[in-house]
Amino acid sequence: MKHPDDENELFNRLEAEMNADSQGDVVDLDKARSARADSADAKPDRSPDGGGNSTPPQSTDPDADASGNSRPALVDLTTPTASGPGLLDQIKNSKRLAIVPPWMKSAPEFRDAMRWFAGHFWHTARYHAVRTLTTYVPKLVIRAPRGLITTLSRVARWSVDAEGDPLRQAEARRENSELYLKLSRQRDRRVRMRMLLTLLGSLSSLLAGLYLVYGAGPMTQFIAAALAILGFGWAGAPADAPLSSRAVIKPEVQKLTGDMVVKAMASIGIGQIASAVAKGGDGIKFVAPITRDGLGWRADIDLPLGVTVADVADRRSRLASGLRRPLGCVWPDTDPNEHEGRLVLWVGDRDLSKMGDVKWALSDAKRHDIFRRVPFGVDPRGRAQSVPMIQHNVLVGSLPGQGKTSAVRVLACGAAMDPSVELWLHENKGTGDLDALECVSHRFVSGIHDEAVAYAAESLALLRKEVMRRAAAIKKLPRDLCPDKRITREIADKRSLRLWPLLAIFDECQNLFAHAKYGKQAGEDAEFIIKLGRALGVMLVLATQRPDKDSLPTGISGNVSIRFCLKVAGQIENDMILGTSAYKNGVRATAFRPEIDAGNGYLAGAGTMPSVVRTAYLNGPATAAIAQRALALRKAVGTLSGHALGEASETVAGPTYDLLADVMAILPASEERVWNERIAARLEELRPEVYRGWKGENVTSALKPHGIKTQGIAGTTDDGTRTTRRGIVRADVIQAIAERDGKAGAA
Ligand SMILES: Nc1ncnc2c1ncn2[C@@H]1O[C@H](COP(=O)(O)OP(=O)(O)OP(=O)(O)O)[C@@H](O)[C@H]1O
Repeated sequence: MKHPDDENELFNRLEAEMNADSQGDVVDLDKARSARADSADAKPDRSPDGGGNSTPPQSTDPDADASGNSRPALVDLTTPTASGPGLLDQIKNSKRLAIVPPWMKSAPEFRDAMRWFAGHFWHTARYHAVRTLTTYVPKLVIRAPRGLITTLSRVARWSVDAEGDPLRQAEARRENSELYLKLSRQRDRRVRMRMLLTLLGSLSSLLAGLYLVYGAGPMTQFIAAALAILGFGWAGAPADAPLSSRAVIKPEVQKLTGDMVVKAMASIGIGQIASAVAKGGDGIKFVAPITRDGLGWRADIDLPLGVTVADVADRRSRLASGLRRPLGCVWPDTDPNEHEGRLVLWVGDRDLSKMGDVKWALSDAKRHDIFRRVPFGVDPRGRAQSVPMIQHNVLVGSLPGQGKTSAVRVLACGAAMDPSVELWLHENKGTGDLDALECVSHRFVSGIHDEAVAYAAESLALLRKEVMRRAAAIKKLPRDLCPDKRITREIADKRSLRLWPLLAIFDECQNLFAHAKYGKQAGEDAEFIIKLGRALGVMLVLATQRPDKDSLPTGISGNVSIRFCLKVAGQIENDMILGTSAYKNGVRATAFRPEIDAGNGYLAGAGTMPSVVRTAYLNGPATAAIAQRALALRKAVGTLSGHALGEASETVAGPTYDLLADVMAILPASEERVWNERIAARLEELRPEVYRGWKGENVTSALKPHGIKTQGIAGTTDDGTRTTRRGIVRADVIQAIAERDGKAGAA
């Protein structure tokens, strides 16, 4: 295995220089350079000694000399030149390792480590405390007689210098009489002294024993007896049966070695590596020793020429198999400061999905400043990951049940902890996942029904207006107060300007953007807000379980700045969330496993490179506790507003219409049963500003909430063909109107 080191490189350089000095027929560098320049220009070499009359320079490119004969063009010089960084430059450019480990410099990571230590020792203390009386003391009592015998026999052996016996015997066998006599004399001296000490010791023990039996008080007797029993019990412990068992058992994690990595890399199906290993080489080059990094091992590797990190990421499961580790432990990554072929392979001690619930860094915080990054989760190496919110929009996507709402909840709680942030929450799934935060929301809706979707669409229309108001307001601000024409903490805190941060969340936004009636306009509004709202303190967080072009307009997916993609099914969904070419570049959320990897996703835009993050998890009670803290904060500074104060929401002025009344208007009494496609066409004619683009299925879904079911209806097409299509019965519309009006009257 070849590991680079500076000495080797220096040695190679010196050796090359010495070789150059010893060669009489070196290439003239100036000529060589001009030859190379000529060759690079692809012009014929006009110099009579273009190639030199000595050692022909080695080249792979053919070129023509003056005589027109083909000869290799000069590309590589046989001697080292002054080009390339010198040794000093290399030393200057070398990476300095952190003096203080990063976890000690980061307050949350340091706190985490200390908390772990305290927890570990507290657990150990309790474990042994419970066993002291139930296990350890009985064991010592049982072992005490054996300990007494062992102690007496040890004293006896010591008194007669039994340990020197084998040596004396050996010398006697070798007939080394001189040494034997020396050892015997030494033994005699020792035995005399030890016998005397043993006698004195025995006498003192006897006196102490008599005193304890006849003269000492009961407490002293008890303590002495306890100490004797425990002491002899300790001495009587068999070597293979320790008194106590371990309070914690460390999982044995195999150390990652270079050989393991080479073998694994050779097995993933990359031709260059496999063939190099087959020929006895390594195929890959380690650029630094494999080291411990967080709770795992890190190997920095140069891949063969032409192989990229994406090629390896593509084969992550094979690599995990090659390393004999669970998939969730193996994380091939790029090094943002290096070339495309530099692989940082991190192999964790345990599967990321087995990390359990990650505690949110702000769980116990009193408040947060939205102008600082919101803690979001941890990466596989256990490093804290956060998301900048101000000047950003966030898109979250995944298959159902992979942790979108949980991720959104973390961001919503981060914003709620800053009392200056106005929260507009829309959860169009109707499961109440964000209900805990309703008490601090300026606008709030939870539901999948048309009214809830209409409310969310209305929010976007209002936000659009708000963005325009803010743009005008910020334009008027004095230059010294707002030099960059964007919201700052200082501006946000001037409440009279009404330019505080505004976070609008749209969970399950596919139900809004794909809505037959509100979807198109909502998509346009969202795109407008994403493009212009960033600098004006308006942030959108959109979460979808259906990332396709109908449910997520490309104007939105193309313009968001932060993307979080949990498990998705395929490349198209992956790139819709993480951006074009993400899949090609090895950023593949398809690799996450359904359910097992819930909460794990690729986070792009929050750092220099997309990285895997396991989000912090806030369950219902934890979210409620944070919401109550956020409520108290808002009450204290007087920023509670809108829905949270029970105020009726403002509405966007626009055309009002009544769908059922419109349907009745276009259905003559003579038509008892009508196809939905015909209703759609007539509605469009009646009110194009509302019904433009409607198809039969739009009519189906719009009438469904009113209890009007579609059914197969026989009819005749415009060209006279008899057929059956989906349609409604006029009487059902009359009944729906009657029921609605009856309810309204009752109320
Ligand atoms: N960060 C996490 N850590 C641990 N478990 C998580 C995490 N995020 C999600 N989960 C688990 O996944 C489950 C589903 O999460 P969540 O409701 O957020 O998914 P979703 O993608 O929003 O689902 P849907 O699309 O159906 O709304 C949670 O109940 C929880 O058990």
